[in-house]
Amino acid sequence: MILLDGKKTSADLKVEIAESVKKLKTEGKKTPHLAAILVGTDGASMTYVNAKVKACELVGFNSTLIDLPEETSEETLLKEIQNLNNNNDIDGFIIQLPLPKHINEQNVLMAVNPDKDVDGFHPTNVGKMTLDLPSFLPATPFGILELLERYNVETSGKHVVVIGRSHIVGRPMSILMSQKRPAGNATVTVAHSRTKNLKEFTLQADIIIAALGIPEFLTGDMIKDGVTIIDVGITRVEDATKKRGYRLAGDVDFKSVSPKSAFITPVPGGVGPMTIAMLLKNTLLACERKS
Ligand SMILES: Nc1nc(=O)c2c([nH]1)NC[C@@H]1CN(c3ccc(C(=O)N[C@@H](CCC(=O)O)C(=O)O)cc3)C=[N+]21
Repeated sequence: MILLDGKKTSADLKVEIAESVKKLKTEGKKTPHLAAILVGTDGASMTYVNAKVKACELVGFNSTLIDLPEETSEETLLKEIQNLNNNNDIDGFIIQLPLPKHINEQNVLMAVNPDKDVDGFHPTNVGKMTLDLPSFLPATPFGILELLERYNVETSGKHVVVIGRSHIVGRPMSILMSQKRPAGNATVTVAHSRTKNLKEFTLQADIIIAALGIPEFLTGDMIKDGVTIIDVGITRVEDATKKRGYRLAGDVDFKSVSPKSAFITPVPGGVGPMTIAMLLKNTLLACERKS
């Protein structure tokens, strides 16, 4: 069993990105600048956004955090987005999801200038991705492709079972891995909450992407020997023995699944850190595309 070490790989990527930033500076070009909008005070969202700001500092990017109260109206949020669209110093920005229930997510994502949409959530970027045109790839799927590539996991002709069909992970992952590209050329099955006899599919899978958001859902009896496992889940589960009062659980039961796996991502330290690294990568690309 080989661990797909997202913590180490993301650290390598950040070193590469920091070198590119230095090079931009010596060429007299601008420093990449990422902004993030956070609405509300959800604990996990605050952790992730702060991690993104910290990562920016590490690679030499400028960063701006726009903190808005939970009760912010959709109109106000749309105005903030226009400000970022019009601000020439901002190369890319993200709106941390999920948003409060009174705000229409689709309206908000559509308001982002696609050239600054480093999350890759705007329909223009989703369409370009689907057509295999240059775009911003959504950070989590992009990070998974990068991990598979850097560890030389064979995907061509393999059967990938994606569990989950979310717009930010499952759906784009299924599209990307079926495309003609590095870490692509796979035969892809998309499974979801209405799938019948899921185990019949997972038992056939060479690679499983677990992105359904149910802690420890995938168990050892559901997989064959030698499978590659990508665990996208990250749920805070109450645990009084931990100092924060919770532990982080993936969608995979690591204990029963890892002994049968050829490659597997841990949680934490797997897909999560890669997501942040690829957001930086997209911001660097956005900055370079401008100049
Ligand atoms: N517009 C938007 N873009 C996102 O990319 C986005 C989002 N909204 N909303 C929420 C999800 C989730 N997400 C994570 C990022 C980093 C870790 C991460 O670094 N996790 C650490 C542990 C962090 C901890 O201690 O909680 C790890 O897995 O090792 C996890 C999850 C980005 N998301």
